[in-house]
Amino acid sequence: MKRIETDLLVIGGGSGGLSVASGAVQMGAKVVLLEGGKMGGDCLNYGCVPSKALIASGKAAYGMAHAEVYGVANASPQVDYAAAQGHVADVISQIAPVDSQERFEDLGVTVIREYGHFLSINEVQAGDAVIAARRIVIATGSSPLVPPVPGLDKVPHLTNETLWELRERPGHLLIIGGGPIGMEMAQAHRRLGSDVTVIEGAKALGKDDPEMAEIVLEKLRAEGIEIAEDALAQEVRGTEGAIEVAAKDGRVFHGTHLLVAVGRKANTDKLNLEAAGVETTRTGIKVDDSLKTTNRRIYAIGDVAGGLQFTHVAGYHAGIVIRSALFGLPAKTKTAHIPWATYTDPELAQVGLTEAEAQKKHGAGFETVRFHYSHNDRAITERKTTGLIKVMVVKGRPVGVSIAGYQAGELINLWSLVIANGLKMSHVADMVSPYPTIGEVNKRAAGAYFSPRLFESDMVKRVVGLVQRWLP
Ligand SMILES: Cc1cc2nc3c(=O)[nH]c(=O)nc-3n(C[C@H](O)[C@H](O)[C@H](O)COP(=O)(O)OP(=O)(O)OC[C@H]3O[C@@H](n4cnc5c(N)ncnc54)[C@H](O)[C@@H]3O)c2cc1C
Ligand SMILES: NC(=O)c1ccc[n+]([C@@H]2O[C@H](COP(=O)([O-])OP(=O)(O)OC[C@H]3O[C@@H](n4cnc5c(N)ncnc54)[C@H](O)[C@@H]3O)[C@@H](O)[C@H]2O)c1
Repeated sequence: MKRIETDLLVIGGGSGGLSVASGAVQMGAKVVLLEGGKMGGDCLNYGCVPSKALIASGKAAYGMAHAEVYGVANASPQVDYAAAQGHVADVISQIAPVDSQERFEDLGVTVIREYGHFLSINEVQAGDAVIAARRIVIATGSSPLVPPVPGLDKVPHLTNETLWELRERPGHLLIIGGGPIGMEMAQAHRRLGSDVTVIEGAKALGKDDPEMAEIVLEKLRAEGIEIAEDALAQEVRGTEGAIEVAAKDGRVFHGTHLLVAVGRKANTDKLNLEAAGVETTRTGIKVDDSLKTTNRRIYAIGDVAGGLQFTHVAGYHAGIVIRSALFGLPAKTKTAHIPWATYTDPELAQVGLTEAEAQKKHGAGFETVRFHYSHNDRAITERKTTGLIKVMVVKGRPVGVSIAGYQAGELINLWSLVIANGLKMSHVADMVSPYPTIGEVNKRAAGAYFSPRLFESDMVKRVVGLVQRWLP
């Protein structure tokens, strides 16, 4: 058995682990990285990247079939599903070098391609190596949750790990779960020519503001996606090509393929956490707000920490851990400025409190301002007028923003900056946006906050009247 002593051991080479490893090694720490699966983790290989690439294929097909409104004849897209999956694979291969073993070794990281498990409070075994580390970061991510629905173990089904291997377009794709994975893949497949039924146990896109989610769901339904809500999958039957999902209320859905997208399970099984004194919760590894586990020299970041499960959150966590583990500086996570976006068309994005959460937290002390995309000139030119931005404001400062519409995921960036830095609505109103941009909706939302204060105020009118009398 080989023994390695190091400053920092990172377990997991996905979004979080790679960010910690590259940051730490470039700041002079001795770093060992373990990766048992593919370098780049879920986001690159099975998550964000392939899903956004397939969405792009769907968008291209949809654009061809709906060009008439721009004065270009509609064309019936000849979809080659295998080629679309080939595009997905090619996109992954273009990004992969950034996350590769070679790149990390060039940076000076010792990369071991094995799964690790704890031997003690500061030792981990990976293959034939035992690594003793001053600090350890667990960044092992999450896996698709396959619920104990009777029949599911016998019926062939896809998850986000296997979907990208499919080369034949599903005739009728059943999707259990109407969260972001389910809805993004539903629209991509519908646009590529599959019939699609989403079977959702509660409400589709249920983690978002219902008014905003409805804007998206209405469009998805209009594109021909069947979205069955309050349909808890209770039994799965059939064989490849003829699958049935029975819901609790008696509805039965028929399709050719089944995708299971009902959430995530933290990857803790292989770690032997008991040996390190690291405790878990129902959703993942137990951490405090500085991401320390119940063993103070061990951190857990990203999906395995059981909070918000996004690549940018894993990256944010990496920054917190570097501050704490490398510089010994106090660093705590905050969530108020963490955005998320679902890349359906139209997109759905959120940062901070939703309207319902603001109501609960601030009662009468908050107000909501709204601006509709239908008043944005660029949205009109692009014929993307279905959309709404809502900003929840407390004493002149935004505490939450919800956007449903074209490029919502891009627009939310600004509001993360605003909330992260405690900026006010007046700062957003001061910004000058180039005309005509979709980004003007942000400024116009701020304008909607000030308009009644300026245009409906007797005081303002009196002051203007007075000044006008005295002005030469
Ligand atoms: C279909 C889908 C679409 C998504 N789309 C988006 C999106 O658009 N935007 C977004 O922000 N997020 C998205 N996500 C979420 C995003 O992929 C995750 O939040 C992110 O990958 C989490 O990063 P991580 O570092 O925590 O884990 P991962 O990236 O999963 O990395 C963990 C790594 O640890 C390795 N590992 C596990 N156990 C061990 C062990 N014992 N020893 C060594 N290695 C181990 C695994 O092999 C894996 O490579 C999506 C997820 C899915 C499933
Ligand atoms: N654009 C993005 O950033 C993006 C995209 C995809 C995934 N993700 C990440 O991946 C995570 C997982 O996504 P997800 O969509 O799998 O999970 P999710 O938890 O967001 O949604 C799962 C849905 O499945 C439903 N469900 C659970 N059991 C069911 C059953 N038996 N029958 C019917 N419905 C059932 C739930 O009610 C829920 O609405 C997300 O929370 C997010 O963090 C992000």
